[in-house]
Amino acid sequence: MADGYLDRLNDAQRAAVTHGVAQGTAPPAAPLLVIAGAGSGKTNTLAHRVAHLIVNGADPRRILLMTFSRRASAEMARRVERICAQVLGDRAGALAGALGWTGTFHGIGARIIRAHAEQIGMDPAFSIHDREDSADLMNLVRHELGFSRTESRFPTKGTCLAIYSRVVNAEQPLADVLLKHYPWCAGWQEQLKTLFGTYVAAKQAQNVLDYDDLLLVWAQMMGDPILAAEIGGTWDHVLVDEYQDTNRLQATILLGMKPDGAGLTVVGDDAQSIYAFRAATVRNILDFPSAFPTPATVLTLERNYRSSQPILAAANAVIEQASERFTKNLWTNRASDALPRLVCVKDDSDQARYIVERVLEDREQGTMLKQQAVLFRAAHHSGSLEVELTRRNIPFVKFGGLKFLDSAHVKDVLAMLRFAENPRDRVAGFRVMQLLPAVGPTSARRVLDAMQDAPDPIAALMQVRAPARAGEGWAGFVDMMHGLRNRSAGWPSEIGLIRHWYEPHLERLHEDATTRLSDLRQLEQIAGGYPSRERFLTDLTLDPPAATSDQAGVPLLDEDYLILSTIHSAKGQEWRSVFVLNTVDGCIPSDLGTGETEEIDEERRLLYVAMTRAKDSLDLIVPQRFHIHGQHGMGDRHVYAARTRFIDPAMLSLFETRAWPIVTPEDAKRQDAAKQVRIDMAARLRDMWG
Ligand SMILES: Nc1ncnc2c1ncn2[C@@H]1O[C@H](COP(=O)(O)OP(=O)(O)OP(=O)(O)O)[C@@H](O)[C@H]1O
Repeated sequence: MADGYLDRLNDAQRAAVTHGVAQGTAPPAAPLLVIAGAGSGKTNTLAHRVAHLIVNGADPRRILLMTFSRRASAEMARRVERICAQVLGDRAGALAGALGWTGTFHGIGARIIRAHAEQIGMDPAFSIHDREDSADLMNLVRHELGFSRTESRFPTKGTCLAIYSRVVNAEQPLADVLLKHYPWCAGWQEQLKTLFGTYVAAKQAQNVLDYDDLLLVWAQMMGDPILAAEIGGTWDHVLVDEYQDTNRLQATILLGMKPDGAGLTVVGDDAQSIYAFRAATVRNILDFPSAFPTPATVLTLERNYRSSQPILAAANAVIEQASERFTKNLWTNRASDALPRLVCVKDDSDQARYIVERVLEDREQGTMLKQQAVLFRAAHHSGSLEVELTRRNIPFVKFGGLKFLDSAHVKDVLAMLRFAENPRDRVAGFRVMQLLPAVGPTSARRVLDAMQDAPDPIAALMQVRAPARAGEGWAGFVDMMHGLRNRSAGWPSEIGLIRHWYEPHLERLHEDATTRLSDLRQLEQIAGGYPSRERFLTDLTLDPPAATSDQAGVPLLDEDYLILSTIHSAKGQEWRSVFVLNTVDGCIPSDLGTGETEEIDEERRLLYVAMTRAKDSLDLIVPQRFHIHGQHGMGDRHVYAARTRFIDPAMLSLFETRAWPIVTPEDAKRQDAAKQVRIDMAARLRDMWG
């Protein structure tokens, strides 16, 4: 057998890949933790490990591979197949597509819950609510309980959902979560408890699960020894990527499935843990080695293949100040003279101009736009830059922040599909019915009530009295729902059916109907890639496509465009040049009221993640003043900012510090001359009449 693929790995990578594999067999081995520093080939190593297991006889159908995003799992599956094909040649054909258990925790959770629904008294046809739907349902319940009418302000729907989600994901009592993370809501503990109880009952009545349920139900199943053994026994090998960004519930699931750790591999980098706001805990990775009867093997990947030495040195200096971490000394042999730059600019507009100038310069020198990225802490930080790029005709794609699927018209069509899939889903029904003119919340509620308890909700919809003044539109709507429910048009043509019905409403509701219609055509195209309505809805709800671009539409894939991304969405990626916006206190770290060590450390890791995306060139930009977000219209409030506290004066020698624009002697002379001008304006104006 050709083992050549192992030669491409370094010693530590090879040890991780071959752990527990011996003499052509790959039995479930002792648990393995791979601590992989930034750019140390984590993805590569994990893909090789899966391939190596398969090549040595592991059954690909009995391998579970969980990644942070669907994109990452698709990429991983492709790599595994490629390596297997190299090694096995013709014999690899039989393996194509056999690696069936790859996906995110939430996606795999949905599959497992559907498959075992009957054993846990659930209806397998449940629909899944995304965060916004969940907040809407929380709001409905909040109104029904009368909490929105309380004298002092009850927490908003978003805060309620965030509290609920943290209690579930962090496996912590409500009182503790309130005390630690939401002290200003602590007075509402009893009401919140009632609210959450009613919210859960509403989800059950409507047969919907929210994101958190996908983990919660799975974790609860793992509490039953028979189910845990049955489900855990589905796989010989369970591999988890980005383990630093999992939460308590995910660790409970994993340990429930494999209590002795046999066959378990987790890979992660504690220095890159950036999802604590979603209750991820770096403790999972720190505690993993001692979680089993036999301690896990720990291997560390310390060689960085991505960044030049000066960039790595600066990033290492930033992370060295974190309070708790596995010790790693990342090194590289990619020598370079170019230090990362700290660039001082006057304000947001100069920041944008500097970047455009540099991006164009780099392109002149052969770095395509696609190999350059601008990263920022919060999606709204890129506003000025987007304006400048549009003005200068530089195409870009933005990741993070508002998504294609968040736009109202796309949500309308998806709600229609969801309502057809599960007619008890009140949030979807509520949205869809109110698209009709003259149907308001009261009539929508009446219709939904009639459907709620009927054995066949669509039959009930067809019989219910039409809302007053809904006119002919109502009959058209009912017909369409009936057709969708019977699947008469077939998948994915039914999206066309909906579009046809929706078009007149779209034109009535939105001025820019034409642009929106093209989005819907795009949605139809995306839908064509999914085998069924149910799979389409599940996958899209769990992991929506991330890119949005300016109004010109997403550039074609073979075109060249600049990448704009939040740091969170830049995880796992790399570019030749990276620019980081607003490297100032107040942005990184973001304005944190409490400034607790844990939160500050997470912000430090964010900067570290941003810096370690760069291969050859890194610019951290420090505007001296920046606009305050959340002002009305074109508000001009700004604050004076200081360089981020994560780069202290002792580290400055690792950077090239420069100011921009560069002031030439002539400019300076002109500015000085301007300062000398003294006019007695009052006298001059008086003299006009003298
Ligand atoms: N053994 C190797 N020899 C040469 N190059 C390698 C090797 N392993 C990885 N690389 C290269 O190193 C770079 C980083 O790899 P990869 O993206 O897998 O890192 P990572 O550990 O997932 O990074 P991060 O955690 O920072 O996102 C890639 O360009 C990859 O091709």
